[in-house]
Amino acid sequence: MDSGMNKKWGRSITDAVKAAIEGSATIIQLREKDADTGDFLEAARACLKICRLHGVPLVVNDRIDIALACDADGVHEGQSDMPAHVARTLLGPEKIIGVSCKTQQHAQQAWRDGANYIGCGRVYPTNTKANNFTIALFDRECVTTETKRLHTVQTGRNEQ
Ligand SMILES: Cc1ncc(COP(=O)(O)OP(=O)(O)O)c(N)n1
Ligand SMILES: Cc1ncsc1CCOP(=O)(O)O
Repeated sequence: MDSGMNKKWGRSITDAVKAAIEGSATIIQLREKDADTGDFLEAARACLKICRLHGVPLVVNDRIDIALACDADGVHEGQSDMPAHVARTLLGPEKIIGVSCKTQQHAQQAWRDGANYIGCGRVYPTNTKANNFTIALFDRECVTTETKRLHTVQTGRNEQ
């Protein structure tokens, strides 16, 4: 979920979260790429309120400080973000930690570091992140079957 993207579509981030939950989402990630810290925190608090009402966990992309500030359920970190073992130390044993992985080595390291899930992709193009190469479905299977643990897969968006 991203406030800027949803604004373009004429809806608020909270409406988007409600719609996702009505559509059976079982976990929500708040991924604000351009928001100021104060706006990000405000969005996180608003989304968390809805998520808590429905018993759906909310993870914050990249920003451990935001996750700690609003007591979100966890974070999602990329390969060049906060290492998962440091995130685990900061967040404690109960929070959810997801890690973006494109190779078996990434995945094995993520599990060693205490990740709860890996995000393996992207499989289709997206324009929400530059310099992020696409991996084939076959590669994704290699990463995820090797590690036999919980993973997500990304479909990609291509918004104009
Ligand atoms: C579930 C999930 N998987 C992968 C990503 C991508 O994370 P990252 O590579 O760190 O890129 P940004 O999202 O930070 O642009 C993700 N966010 N969620
Ligand atoms: C950068 C990235 N890589 C895999 S998922 C993801 C986050 C957002 O993907 P999308 O733009 O498809 O919502």
